Amino acid sequence: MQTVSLAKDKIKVLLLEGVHQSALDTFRDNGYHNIEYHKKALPDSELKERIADAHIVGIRSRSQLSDEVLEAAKKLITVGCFCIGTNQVNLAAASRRGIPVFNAPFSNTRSVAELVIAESIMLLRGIPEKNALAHRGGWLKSAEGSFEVRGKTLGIVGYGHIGTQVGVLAESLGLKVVFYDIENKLPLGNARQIGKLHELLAESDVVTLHVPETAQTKDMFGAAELAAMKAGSHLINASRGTVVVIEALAAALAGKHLAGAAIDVFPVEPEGNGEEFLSPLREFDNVILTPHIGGSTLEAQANIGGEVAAKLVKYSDNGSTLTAVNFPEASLPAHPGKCRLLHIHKNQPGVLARINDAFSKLGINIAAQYLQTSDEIGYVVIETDSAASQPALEALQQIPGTLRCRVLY
Ligand SMILES: NC(=O)C1=CN([C@@H]2O[C@H](COP(=O)(O)OP(=O)(O)OC[C@H]3O[C@@H](n4cnc5c(N)ncnc54)[C@H](O)[C@@H]3O)[C@@H](O)[C@H]2O)C=CC1
Ligand SMILES: O=C(O)CCC(=O)C(=O)O
Repeated sequence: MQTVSLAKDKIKVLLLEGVHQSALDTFRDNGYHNIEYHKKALPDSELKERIADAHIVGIRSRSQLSDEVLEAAKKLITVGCFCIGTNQVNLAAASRRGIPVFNAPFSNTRSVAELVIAESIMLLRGIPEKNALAHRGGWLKSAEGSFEVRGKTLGIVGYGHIGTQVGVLAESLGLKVVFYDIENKLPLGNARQIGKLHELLAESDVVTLHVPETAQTKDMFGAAELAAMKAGSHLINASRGTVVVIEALAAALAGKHLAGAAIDVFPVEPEGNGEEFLSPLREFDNVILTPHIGGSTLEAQANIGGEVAAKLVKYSDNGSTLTAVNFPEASLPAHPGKCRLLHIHKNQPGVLARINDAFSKLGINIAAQYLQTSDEIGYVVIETDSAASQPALEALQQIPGTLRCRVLY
């Protein structure tokens, strides 16, 4: 259990998957210099080794922080996903260990939306196969199967931060926009929500997926959904590789029911550049294959690096958990001249009373106290005079249900 506040040079920050330089700058500007940096994701066994003495870890979408990996991370206090998706982290296992997980919910959304619009145009013009042919010395000057996007229908599945931006950009090009979402959503512009997925599929010339990876979206696009798409239409997936059954998509392309596709995410992706990309879609010239770069623009990565690193620093320095995805959110003020104790516990009755009782018995004055809870976790932040911090910390460790506690000076 991580208990006391460490000198910053003792706090090890492990950054994987080539997170942007802005993350390193943010850590260093805040006094964190003990940084281990890797350009790629690490294989499971190496990850367990490298994470064993890390206090803060930063990943993107490739690294899998499973229960087992988190178990190996004995000193870990917090995780940063330098991306939107947090499906690569076992969030319940992190919560159980009192580890808040942060992400960047907006910073790369525009980049994904722009790519999807560009791909819609490319697909409707049949550019992928013309381009592939030209690379092999062929020449296909033809208007056959080539269309303007103006007046066509774009079907958006998942109308959240990305889906809505795709819709707005698409309308500016003259596309009609329909969307399907499990929630009732405010349609932007002239977009229209459709209550049944198969109805959207039947009327869309291009279908683009922007749902998160959940149990409900796993294999959401299989043979039945692909068959329900309009003959000659196109599929774009820049959400998660688990959403589309890739063999079913290959079959729909081989049977020419779909005219093309643009796929950015795959059920299995290489760990880094240089590793071979294997997919049954490689054989199709009419498929745009991109290596999970929907959010990979310099603008997005620079913003994400600074944003997520700042959240990790803030949690490490002052305990703030605002925007954590698996944890009670506490937005905390600075604590000059006070010692701040962080107590993370199972959310069960009586913990706060026991804490207050213990402090009262020790004669420690509580200068300020904050409590936030989620279904499973309780997060209490207590400020005392710094002289009293060690006995206070020891008392907190004895409270039944304690998952983790730490003191910040
Ligand atoms: N290719 C890339 O590089 C990137 C991929 N992504 C992926 O895109 C996903 C979406 O991102 P945002 O738009 O920011 O997320 P968001 O959370 O703002 O929107 C997701 C939308 O999907 C809806 N939804 C959830 N389950 C659904 C279901 N079963 N059927 C229909 N709708 C459903 C939600 O209600 C919500 O409106 C992320 O979770 C991430 O996995 C995000 C950024 C970059
Ligand atoms: O940039 C990345 O590594 C992943 C982007 C992504 O898929 C996300 O933000 O969820």
